[in-house]
Amino acid sequence: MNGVQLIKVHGSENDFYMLDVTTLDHQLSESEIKQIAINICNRKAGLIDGADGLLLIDKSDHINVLGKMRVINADGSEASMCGNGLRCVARYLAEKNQQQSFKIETMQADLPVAKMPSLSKGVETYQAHISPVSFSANDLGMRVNAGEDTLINQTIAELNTKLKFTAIAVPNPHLISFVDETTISGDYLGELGHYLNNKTNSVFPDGVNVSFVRILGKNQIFVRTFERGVGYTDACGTAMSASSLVSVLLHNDLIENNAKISVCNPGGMVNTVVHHSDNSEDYIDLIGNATFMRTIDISLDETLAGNFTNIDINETKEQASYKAFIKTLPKV
Ligand SMILES: N[C@H](CCC[C@H](N)C(=O)O)C(=O)O
Repeated sequence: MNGVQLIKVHGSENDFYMLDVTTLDHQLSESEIKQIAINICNRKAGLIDGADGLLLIDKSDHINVLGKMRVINADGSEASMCGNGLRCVARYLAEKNQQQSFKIETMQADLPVAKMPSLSKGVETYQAHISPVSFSANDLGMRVNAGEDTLINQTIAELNTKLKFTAIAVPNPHLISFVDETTISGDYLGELGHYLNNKTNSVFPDGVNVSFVRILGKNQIFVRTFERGVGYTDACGTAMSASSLVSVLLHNDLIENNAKISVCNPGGMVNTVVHHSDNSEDYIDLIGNATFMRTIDISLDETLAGNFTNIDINETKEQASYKAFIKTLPKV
C-alpha cells in the first residue's frame, strides 16, 4: 500500500498538514499536490478537521541548507512564504537532523531558522527569519494609483472606505490597516478579504492577505487576518511579521525597532523583532510555537481520492500544553 504519513501541526493555531515528500516512493505531480491540498484541508469533508494549508518538505541542493519548504493554501494555490509553517518545518528538520540552527530553502530565499527556549512547558518554540521585504507594487502584484509604486498609509479609491492601508510583500503580499477595537472584531475585514481575493478587483488581481491591526500598548499589537487562498485564520505568521514592521514605521512612538514585540492573535501570541534599517535589507524575526498535534498514516490513493475512512491516527500531548500556555496570556 502506498502509505504516507502526515503530521498535523500549527503555529498559533494556524494549522497545516505537513508531508515530507522525501519519504514517498515517487514524485508527486503538481496536479496531485494541488488535489491533495484541496482534499485534506477541506474543513467540512477533509481529513479529520481539515487545515489552513499543506506544507511540503523536500530536499534542497543549496549549500548548508537542510531542506526546502513549499506552502499550498487550502484552495490549492501556492504561496511564496508561510511564517507559521516555516517554524513547524524548522522543528521537523531540526529533530530529523539533530541540528538547532540552519537554513531552509523557500521560494525566494534560503532563510535562517533556530530552536528557541520554550514559550511555556511543552510548547516547542522556533524562530524564523522573514524576508525578503518589499513595498514595490511590482513585487506585490498590486495596481495602485497611476504611476505610483508604493501604497503606504493611504486610502484606496476602489475600496470606497476612509481606512488607510499599507501594502508590503514579505515576500507574499499583505495589505495592512490600523483600526480600532470595534472595527477589528467586525465583519468588514471579511468583506474586504473576499473582495480583494476575487479575480474582478483591479487592485490585487492575484489576491492579497488582508490584516487589521490594533496597537495595544508599548511593543504590543493585535493582528487579525483574512488570508489569500484560505479565508480567516487564527493567525498568519507573515501577516504578523509584516504588521510588526509597518507598526515600527508608522507608530514608532509605541512600537520599537530591534525590540521584542508581543503580537497577539485569535489563536494565541507570538513574538517578533523588527530589523529595519535605511541602508540594508529589512527583515523580521518571528518567534513562536511549532506544535505537532498528531500523525496520520493514510494511503496516497485514498488521499488523492478524498477518501479518509482508512486512517491510523496517533495523538501527541502537545495541544494540551499549548492550551495551558494560552490560558496564561493576558486577555486583550
Ligand atoms: N495564505 C498565504 C500563505 C500562508 C501564509 C500564512 N499562513 C503564514 O503563516 O504566513 C498567501 O497566500 O500568501
